[in-house]
Amino acid sequence: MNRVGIGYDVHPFEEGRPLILGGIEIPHTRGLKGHSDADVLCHAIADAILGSMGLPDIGFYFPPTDASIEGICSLRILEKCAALAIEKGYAITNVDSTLIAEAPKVMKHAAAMKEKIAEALGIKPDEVGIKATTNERMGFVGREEGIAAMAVACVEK
Ligand SMILES: Nc1ccn([C@@H]2O[C@H](COP(=O)(O)O)[C@@H](O)[C@H]2O)c(=O)n1
Ligand SMILES: C[C@@]1(CO)OP(=O)(O)OP(=O)(O)OC[C@H]1O
Repeated sequence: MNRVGIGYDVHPFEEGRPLILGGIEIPHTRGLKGHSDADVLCHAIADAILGSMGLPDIGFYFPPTDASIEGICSLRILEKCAALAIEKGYAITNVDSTLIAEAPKVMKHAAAMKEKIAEALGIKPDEVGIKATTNERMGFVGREEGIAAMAVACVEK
């Protein structure tokens, strides 16, 4: 049995923080604001995997009110999703994602992000899709106020 899930996340930029996307630090003038490391890409992928199994979303397992997870590396969140998949008898077949960011350009970092995400999920790098687009200068992404990400995941029992 194959099942699919969808995930979406957005974080605003904040001065003085590193920009973490797909588990790696990407050189930029600002990072993203969040209770965690604000890795918007990992969060979208996590919700897609959780959704594919009919489980509650990321905030159920990692509440923003939990002081003990402040600054958590979002690869740990993906590891939890992979553990839940095993527990429920699913194998993660593949994930695909799109980053929506006016800046910085991220595709030159895609191979490194795929490696990190795949390692955390226990799948192969070519089972992780990462794409990027600008928002053609429209809306909050277009004004460089933040970065959004969307993802889908497929699991198999
Ligand atoms: N943050 C981004 C946005 C885009 N890219 C790459 O540029 C290509 C063109 O983007 P458009 O939004 O102008 O169509 C896109 O296909 C990506 O390869 C990027 O690396 N980082
Ligand atoms: C993982 C969490 C934990 O606070 O990260 P945040 O940085 O708050 O990010 P968000 O995508 O708003 O919600 C997910 C949260 O559960």
